[in-house]
Amino acid sequence: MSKINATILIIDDDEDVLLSAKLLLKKHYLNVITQNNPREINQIISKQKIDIIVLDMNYRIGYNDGKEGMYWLNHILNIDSRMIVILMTAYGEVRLAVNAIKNGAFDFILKPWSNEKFLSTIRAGLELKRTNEKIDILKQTNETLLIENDKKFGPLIGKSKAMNVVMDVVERVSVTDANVLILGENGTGKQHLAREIHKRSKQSKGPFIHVDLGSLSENLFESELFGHKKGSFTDAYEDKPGRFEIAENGTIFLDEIGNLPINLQSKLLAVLQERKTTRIGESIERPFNARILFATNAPLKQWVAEGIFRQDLLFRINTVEIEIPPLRDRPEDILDFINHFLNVYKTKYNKPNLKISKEAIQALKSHNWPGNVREIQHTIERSVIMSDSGQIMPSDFNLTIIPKSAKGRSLEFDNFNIQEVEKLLVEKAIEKHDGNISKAAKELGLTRAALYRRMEKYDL
Ligand SMILES: Nc1ncnc2c1ncn2[C@@H]1O[C@H](COP(=O)(O)OP(=O)(O)OP(=O)(O)O)[C@@H](O)[C@H]1O
Repeated sequence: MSKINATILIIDDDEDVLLSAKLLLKKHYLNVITQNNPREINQIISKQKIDIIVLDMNYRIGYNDGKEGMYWLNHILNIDSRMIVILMTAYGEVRLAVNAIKNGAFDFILKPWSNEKFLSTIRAGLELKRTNEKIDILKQTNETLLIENDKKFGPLIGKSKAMNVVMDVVERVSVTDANVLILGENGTGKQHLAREIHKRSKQSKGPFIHVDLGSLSENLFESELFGHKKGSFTDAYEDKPGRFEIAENGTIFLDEIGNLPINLQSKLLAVLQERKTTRIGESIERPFNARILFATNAPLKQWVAEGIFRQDLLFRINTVEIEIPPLRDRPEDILDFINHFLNVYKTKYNKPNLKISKEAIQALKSHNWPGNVREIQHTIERSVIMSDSGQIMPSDFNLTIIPKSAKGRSLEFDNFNIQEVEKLLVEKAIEKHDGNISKAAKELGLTRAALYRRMEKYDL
């Protein structure tokens, strides 16, 4: 039988007790240390990792009030509050031993002991020790991941008037427990904003759990959100907590809430009202304590009118509504996004000296960003990767530029102001060539750089 890799320290002033305990434990565990003087505890603990301490309650001959044992128990727990301490005590001192457990001991063994009971107590103590170690590692991993994740999302950029209005609401609502529904087109930053609310909330130390209802298949919704019991359906190989449970003391962000099937909408409504969830296959109700945020780009109010989305659920989730404007409606933010993402990707791809040309900035400013912030982020990332000169040029982008003002306007004019006519010609040429700057420049008889200069001049 191979021995278990664990270190057990036995402390007793009776050498016979030490010897027989050591002989017994040595058969099962790799390291068994004995010590007859509890004053050596500090020395031993500081030199090696001890898994379990078996501690006698009385040391001076003639004393059996257990005070010394209690003293050394407290002493050990002061050094390491998670140490597994098992007390050894004579039959008459059981009350004392029970008291010691209240003070943090793991269990006690009666002297003279039964070998079986001694071994099973040690085994149970070691199991707890290993579980605690795993929990510590998981906690550490979790904290690291949370920090990494926060870094990934970085600061919230945007000082435009429209974003100031948004941030004003964020500031007011973050510190409350109100349900918040975040609206906006794809890529406007709904998840980013939800994380910002979480960061500023009372739950900021807890987890931020993102559930993308748009990417879950219909038969997984319920089990993902509320969890399941082992065996409750074919693929339920083990007990699994739902996302509401995992978000305990943090925030749960239900993204693409419009995708929730109608039968689960009533279930979610009940969960929000009762603040309790029930795992599939169980009847136990589990209360949860998490801030809930929602987001969608679906026209929920219209869906309510069409009977696709429950009105009572909409009323529950939109205590406060925040609409993030599309990027084309806040062009003042574009330059900040350019600088921000440029810094991020220059660092990521190790190109600290990379610059961006004026023409390239102008090209980015002229685009109307149907994919919003995500599109500008990817455009800049791509250009940083692709650029092999020291400067990003418009040709490093793959943009189709359609000036907002050109659409639908005819080339006729009754105004002969040369600048206005030139602006209209430039807009029309770009529109004609579907945003292809090279072709538009050729048609206008200009170089690409000259066309970009004009676009900048006319703020196109
Ligand atoms: N104000 C902002 N400041 C910094 N980065 C932002 C901002 N808004 C969005 N982003 C970034 O843009 C990308 C898209 O944002 P996010 O995923 O939050 O958008 P979304 O509206 O939730 O998208 P979808 O509707 O597709 O789920 C992310 O990488 C995000 O970090």
